[in-house]
Amino acid sequence: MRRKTARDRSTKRQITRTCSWANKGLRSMRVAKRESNGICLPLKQVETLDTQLLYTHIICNEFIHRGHKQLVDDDVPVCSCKLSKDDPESACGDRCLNVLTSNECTHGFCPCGESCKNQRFQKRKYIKTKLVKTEERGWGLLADQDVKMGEFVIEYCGEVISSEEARTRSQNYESEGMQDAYIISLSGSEFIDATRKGSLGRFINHSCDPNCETRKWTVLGEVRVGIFAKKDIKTGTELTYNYNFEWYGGAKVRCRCGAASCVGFLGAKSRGFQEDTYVWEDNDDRFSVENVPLYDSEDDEPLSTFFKKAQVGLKFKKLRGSIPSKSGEKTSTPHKAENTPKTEPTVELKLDETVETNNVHATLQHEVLMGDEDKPIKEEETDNVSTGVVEKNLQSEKNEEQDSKKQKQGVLSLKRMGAEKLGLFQKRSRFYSNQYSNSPISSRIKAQDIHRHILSQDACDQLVAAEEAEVAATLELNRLHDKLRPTMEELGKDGPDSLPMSMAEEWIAVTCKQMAAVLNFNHTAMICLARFAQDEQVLE
Ligand SMILES: C[S@@+](CC[C@H](N)C(=O)[O-])C[C@H]1O[C@@H](n2cnc3c(N)ncnc32)[C@H](O)[C@@H]1O
Repeated sequence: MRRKTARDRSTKRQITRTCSWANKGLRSMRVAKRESNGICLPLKQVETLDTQLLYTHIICNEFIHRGHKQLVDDDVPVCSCKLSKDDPESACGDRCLNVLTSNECTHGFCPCGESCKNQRFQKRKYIKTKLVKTEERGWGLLADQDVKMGEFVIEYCGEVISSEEARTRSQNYESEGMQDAYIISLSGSEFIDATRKGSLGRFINHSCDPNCETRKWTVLGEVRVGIFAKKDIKTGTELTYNYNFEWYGGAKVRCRCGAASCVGFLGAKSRGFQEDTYVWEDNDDRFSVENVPLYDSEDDEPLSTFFKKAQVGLKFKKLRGSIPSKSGEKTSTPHKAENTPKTEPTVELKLDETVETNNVHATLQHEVLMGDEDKPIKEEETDNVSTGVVEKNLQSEKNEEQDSKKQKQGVLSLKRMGAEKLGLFQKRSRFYSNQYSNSPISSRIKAQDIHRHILSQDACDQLVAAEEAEVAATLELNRLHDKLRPTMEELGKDGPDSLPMSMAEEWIAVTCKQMAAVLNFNHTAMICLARFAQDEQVLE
């Protein structure tokens, strides 16, 4: 790899990098076959590209129509993991309450400190990947290492835009003749557009029999989209996920995934597909469409399959060890989005040529527009592109600190009873921050905190049972949200309105159950505290 140019442009520096590859001199088109999900995908060897691809490489989402949410301390979800040397899973593994609810732990708040394994988006714990040119599907991304089922592959980054903007942009891209679509759904009302700015996740192609899937995680208060391995993946395999639901491709694109179960078109169940009015020209053999029937999403797959998360057994130890206390800290500094760009995005990755070799390599030309403050990239912030480290100017964090607003809701009676003074009021705990969950109680008490003040074993057992029931009901509700999310997103709703009756009923039943469990736990906790207060008075 060698640096090609480095030229200063007033405050901006532009660096062009070219990667050298073996077999670059090969002129003929060769087709290599490579195993992907058991399907043989043709990978093309080309000398020059007919299309030139230019986009700005970013390493975290950029918010176009609003700013990044500012998290105050009270809203930071804190798990109750307790670090144990003998149990690697103790440092925020599968049993971590944050992991179970698809929340990332927050640096500085996690009881496991630096050992916490649940900060993969924030630390950009991506797998190693390679960019290649495929024969019929444009660029694609290969795994450059063996990947285990469930492993985090990469984040899909781009510009976060509103639904209206997504619609407008999609139409504009189509009218500009863009053949590749990069808008995916983030929530019922927001989308991620990686067309002009994005991460390498934008190169992952669709397959009807994919080896990856998208999952939504809440990180520092914002929902983010990650690509996760659905199965074990061997190095050299093309990474794919099913675009259904997520994709906002306006045009009907014939699917070339080669899977036996191929449904024929990309994102056939997506909102964009259903709303589509655009058809590519017939002479464009990659996108030709004749009398495409609209896909009826109700005819097919069960709704839950796409977003299904690993089912996790609920096993919480009774009276978990207490969280190393940060009590006494009254700071409520808003949590900044990590690497929030100070200036406009600064890195451009320009791909203008590729040579596919037997080793499946691509030649990239990276144009890196550096910002004013060149800052070396930290290792953990590097996209693991096999073509070498793309030199980036990491967008420096905004230093601005906003005055915090205390957002304490609910459980006021507990506070009046002096629970907070007693250290019983659990701060910064939010176990169900799923985007569709709107629990009125943002701060929450925990059995373990009350337990040490209760003498009666019966009361303790009741309290723990109530807490377990509450956590179980919350998880059930979160799972249901995940199951219904594709339908809600298709309908552009964040709630059960317009859901088919059976789904709405299920929603209401599970929500009621969860609310009842929350109330029951709080009620039990209050009774315990009232008893405790009485005992104290008697003692006095
Ligand atoms: C998110 S981009 C993926 C990266 C893209 N191949 C590129 O070159 O930048 C989605 C676009 O890739 C192409 N694509 C992805 N999967 C495909 C598939 N299975 N069959 C045909 N085209 C596909 C379509 O043009 C689609 O609009």
